[in-house]
Amino acid sequence: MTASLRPRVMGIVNVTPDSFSDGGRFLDPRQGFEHARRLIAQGADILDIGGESTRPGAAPVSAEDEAARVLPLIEAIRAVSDIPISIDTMKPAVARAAVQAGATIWNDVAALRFSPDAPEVAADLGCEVVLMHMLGQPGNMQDEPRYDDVAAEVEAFLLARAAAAMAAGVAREKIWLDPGIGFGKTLAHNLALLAALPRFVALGYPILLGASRKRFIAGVDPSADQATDRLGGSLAAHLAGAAAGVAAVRVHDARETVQALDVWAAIQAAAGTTVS
Ligand SMILES: Nc1nc2ncc(COP(=O)(O)OP(=O)(O)O)nc2c(=O)[nH]1
Repeated sequence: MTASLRPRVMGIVNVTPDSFSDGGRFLDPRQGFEHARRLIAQGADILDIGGESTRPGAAPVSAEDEAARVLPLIEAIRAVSDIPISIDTMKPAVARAAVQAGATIWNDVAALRFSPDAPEVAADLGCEVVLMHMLGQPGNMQDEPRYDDVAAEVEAFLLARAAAAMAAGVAREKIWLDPGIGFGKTLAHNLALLAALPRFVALGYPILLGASRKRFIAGVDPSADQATDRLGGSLAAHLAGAAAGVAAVRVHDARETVQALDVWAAIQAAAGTTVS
């Protein structure tokens, strides 16, 4: 009822053996499909399908293997639902195959940097593109990350990547930006970026925020050493995103996030009303 007032919820389906919080649970296409249907039933507005873990130390996956993981699932979902699907990949070939199979968003944690032809492929596909900030590469991004001003540097990076995408022919209205929580950031960096979300929203691009189950939450609550013990912190970060005006949040726990955002939106809708 209040979906238009709140960020959209992007449900995560990691078809990988080694994702940090749910690795291996959905590697089997049937399990991935059941999880996708569960997320849709829980109110997810978008599904983000990923075939390669982006966490530090994750095993690299060939384009062929990554495509073999994600394409059957995208096709199966598209056969039963028209829900928007994003493909979480750094490889243009996988993005192209996924869009041909029915994905409508290319979610690239590398912001079209890791392949020389990525910006041109994104323009050719004509799909929406998420450009996310990552410091360096997944393998070394957490090796003592340093910034002079993390919010300013992430902003400059995102604007430069948006300019590169537009120079290659990607339409401005197709571009999303994402500060990349956990991708080459300390606890302090992540908290500073979350506090600076209004600054990113003010850039005039839809902002995607992915804080779900991430390690920074354990930095605030050391008892949450298991990724699945971080729902409260995930909801807190995504509510901060809603208050800042982000366009979507990327989550593992769709039902709880939808409920939290709907209550938040209902409170916003009640603001300024006189109730007798
Ligand atoms: N745009 C965007 N994409 C992302 N993809 C993966 C992860 C990492 O989370 P997860 O998919 O749960 O883990 P893994 O990469 O290990 O599969 N985080 C983001 C994010 O914050 N933003």
